[in-house]
Amino acid sequence: MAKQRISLQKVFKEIIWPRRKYLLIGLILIIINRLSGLVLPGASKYLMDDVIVNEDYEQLKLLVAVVISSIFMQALSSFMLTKVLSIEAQRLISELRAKVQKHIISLPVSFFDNTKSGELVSRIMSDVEGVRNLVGTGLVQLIGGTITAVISTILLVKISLSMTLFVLVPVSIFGIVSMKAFKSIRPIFRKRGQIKAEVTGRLTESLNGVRVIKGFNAEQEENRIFEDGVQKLFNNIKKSMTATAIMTSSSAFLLGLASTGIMGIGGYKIMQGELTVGDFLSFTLYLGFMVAPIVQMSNIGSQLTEAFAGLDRTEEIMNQAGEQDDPLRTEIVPQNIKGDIKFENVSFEYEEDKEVLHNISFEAKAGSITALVGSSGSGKTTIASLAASFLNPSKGQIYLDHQDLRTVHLSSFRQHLGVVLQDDFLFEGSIKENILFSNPTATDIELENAIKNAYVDEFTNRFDEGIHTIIGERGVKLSGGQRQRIAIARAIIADPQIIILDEATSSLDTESEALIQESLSKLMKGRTTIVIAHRLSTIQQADQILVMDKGEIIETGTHDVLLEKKGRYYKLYKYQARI
Ligand SMILES: Nc1ncnc2c1ncn2[C@@H]1O[C@H](COP(=O)(O)OP(=O)(O)OP(=O)(O)O)[C@@H](O)[C@H]1O
Repeated sequence: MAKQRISLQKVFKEIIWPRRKYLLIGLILIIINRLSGLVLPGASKYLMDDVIVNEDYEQLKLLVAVVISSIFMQALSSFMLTKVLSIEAQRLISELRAKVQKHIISLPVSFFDNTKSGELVSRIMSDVEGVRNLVGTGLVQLIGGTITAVISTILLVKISLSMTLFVLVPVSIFGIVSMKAFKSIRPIFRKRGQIKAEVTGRLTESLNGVRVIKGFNAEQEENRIFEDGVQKLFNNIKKSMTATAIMTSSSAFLLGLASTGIMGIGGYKIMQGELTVGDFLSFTLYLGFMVAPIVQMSNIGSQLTEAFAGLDRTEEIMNQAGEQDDPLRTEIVPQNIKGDIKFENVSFEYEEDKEVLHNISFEAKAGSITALVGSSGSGKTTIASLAASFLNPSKGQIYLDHQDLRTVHLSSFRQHLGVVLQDDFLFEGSIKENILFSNPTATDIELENAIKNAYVDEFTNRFDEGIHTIIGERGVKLSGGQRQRIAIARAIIADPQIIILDEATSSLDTESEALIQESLSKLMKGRTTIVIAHRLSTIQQADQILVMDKGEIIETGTHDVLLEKKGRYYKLYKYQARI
């Protein structure tokens, strides 16, 4: 994936500007917050130099009242600040998550073949979290802090120019150092996202493949890989923590030096009669207001850096072209189609210069069954994926009713498509939900029809909860044959004109086998079917059989014709119990 850095302009336009209202409210709140914070130091000077000296009890009461109200304002504004901005930040995180998920699911199938699903989960869930620092209190605090720092500097200058200049030197050095440091931390944060994604990816895979891991006694190896991953993550966090720690402590050191200097100069000036005790007290308090935001910057700065690093990674993925993004894909496939599929001189390569399909031509007539048979790796799955538009031909064309598939609007084409794959995915939920997944608006009659035709009721009738039985991790476990029948029911209820079918190879007992055959026949009836066939019954029903070898069609015909020919198919049929 190309490294993509998100620009400040883009962040401003897409993230900050649309939320200007909230940020403005936040800014006003923070100014109120900081200004009310400045009341106390001002009041201290007044207390020392005027109230105490003049023994003015009335003024003392007033002073206390003013300070209490300012403290109350400070507390209130800080509460509202968090409420307004933090909630807005969380809203933005949800929006971004939804946006990234939507984009990721629009990417071509090849992208998913090459990326771990756990990594994508991390991209959707974690990478966008950093933006809370942009819209949340981080940015506003930075701006608010800067404003307070400027006001405090003016007040400091008013008290003593020479003392202010003395403080400004170490503060500026610190400012420059921290700017440089943030630049160096950003790549560390970027890398962190990447490591996290890798580790989560591998972890998800290993948890899913726990049978294979245990079966091969490979727990130790898996533990080692995970430990290495978390160690890498730890090293990365350590690196950024060291950088922030250096910054925080150097700031404390420089500012400590400045305060000591102020003590010396201030003490001298008081003794010389050039400065009152009250002025000195306010100076030190205002000084805190000037330097606090600058010290805070090391914290806020790393938060903002984290936000940018996350957005960089999100940007990377958002810039990948979705499968529908191709400008050629404009032709809307009508609601009513015949369903003729024609491959014309189609070649395909997954990797450059490694062609796996060579010059494939055949026609799957509307409503007919085309069975693909052949040895492993001969290209059957690739043909099925091309027909579903999961892949695009490297050469040649595929037509649906004379319309080049390369130019069709994908969702308008896929509304006519149904797929039943070997390891068909069922998600956690009821059997009914799993069937309705392909057509949520199906009527009860359609549902009943699908359930009957796929012989799902044959086993759901035995469950107390019938089709409402929950399956998956929290529910009942189903046998391979039962799962297949749910997948078939799902395809029947979608009522597509074109079916892509990858028959499961796992053998079932004769009874289940018979039920699956029956339900498959019902599914294929009247629909254009391209089937990677393993069952003799399916092959015998096929209108044409394409015998594949090394990416080419070497024989075509019906079961009887091919047997008579006594070629490759005959051999496959004769020497293999299953094809
Ligand atoms: N994602 C991929 N990237 C690179 N090469 C691939 C990919 N998928 C398949 N191939 C290669 O393409 C060729 C055809 O594979 P395909 O999966 O279409 O064969 P198949 O006939 O369906 O095999 P099987 O019966 O074992 O499933 C094989 O050489 C395979 O190694």
